[in-house]
Amino acid sequence: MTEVAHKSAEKGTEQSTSKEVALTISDLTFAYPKQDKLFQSFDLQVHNGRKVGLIGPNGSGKTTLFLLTCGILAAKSGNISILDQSMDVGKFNSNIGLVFQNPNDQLFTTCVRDDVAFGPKNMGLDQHEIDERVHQSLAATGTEDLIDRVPQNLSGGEKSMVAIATVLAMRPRLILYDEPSASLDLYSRRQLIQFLQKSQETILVSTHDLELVLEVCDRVLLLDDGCVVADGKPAKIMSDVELMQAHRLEKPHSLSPHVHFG
Ligand SMILES: Nc1ncnc2c1ncn2[C@@H]1O[C@H](COP(=O)(O)OP(=O)(O)OP(=O)(O)O)[C@@H](O)[C@H]1O
Repeated sequence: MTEVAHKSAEKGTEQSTSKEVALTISDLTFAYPKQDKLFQSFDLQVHNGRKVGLIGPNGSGKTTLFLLTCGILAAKSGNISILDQSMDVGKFNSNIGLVFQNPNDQLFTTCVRDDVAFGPKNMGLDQHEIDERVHQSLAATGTEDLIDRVPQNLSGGEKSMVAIATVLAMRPRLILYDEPSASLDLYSRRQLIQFLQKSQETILVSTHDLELVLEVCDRVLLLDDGCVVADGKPAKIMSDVELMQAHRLEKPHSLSPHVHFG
C-alpha cells in the first residue's frame, strides 16, 4: 500500500473542503450469521457532491456495505447518518437510493411508467408531482420513449437505465450504484458512464469495472475483508501494482504508460 493511500485509509475519511457531509458511518460492526465478522469498527465519511468508487475483490463486503448504508441490513453496532440524519433500519429514507445490481430486482410492475411512479407514490406526492417526476427521471436516463413498455420485455441496457430512473424519481441526494455496468454491452456502458459523469447527486459506485471508476469517480475506496485498505485519487491508487495485486485486483490498462488517448 502506498503511504498516502495508507494514511488516508486509516479511518476511511477524506480530505475535502466541502462543508456538507452526505454520508457518515461510524464504528460500524456487522457479521452475517455464522460469520466471525465482516465489518469491525468501520468508519467512512463522504462529502456532498463527490463521486466515489468502491472496489475490492469478490466477497470483500461492497454489497453488504450498501445494504447496511440503506438500512436494509441492521448493523450489530455503530451509526450511519445520511445528511446528518441518523439512518433507521427498515425505514424508508428518501435522501438515499440504491440501484441494485440486477435491474429485475427494481422493476416489478407491468409498465415502466408505474415502476418509476412507485417511489414518488409511496412518498405521498400528488399526481401532478408524480407525473412530473416520472417524465424528468426518464428524460434524465434517456428512456422517455420506453414509458409505456412492459419492463420485463426491455433489453438489459434499457432495464438498467429505467431501474436508475425509478431511484431518481425519489430525488435522493445520495445514490449507491451496485455494479451498474455488469452485463451491459459497450454502447450501454458508455451511456451509463456519460450519465454518471453528469449526475448531480453524491454517488458511490461499487464495481469491478476499474476503467469506469477512472472515468467517473474523483475518489476511490479499496475494500478488502471489510476494511478500507486504500482511499484516495483513483489513478494514484489503481496504478499501485503491488497494492492492487495484494488485493486480487489488476492495474487498469489505461494507466499503463504505452496507452495514449486523444
Ligand atoms: N446473506 C448472506 N448470508 C451469509 N453470508 C453472506 C450473505 N451475503 C453475503 N455474505 C458473505 O459476506 C461476504 C461479503 O459479501 P458481499 O456480497 O458483500 O461482497 P462483495 O464485495 O459485494 O462481493 P462481489 O464483488 O462478489 O459482489 C462474503 O463472504 C459473502 O459470502
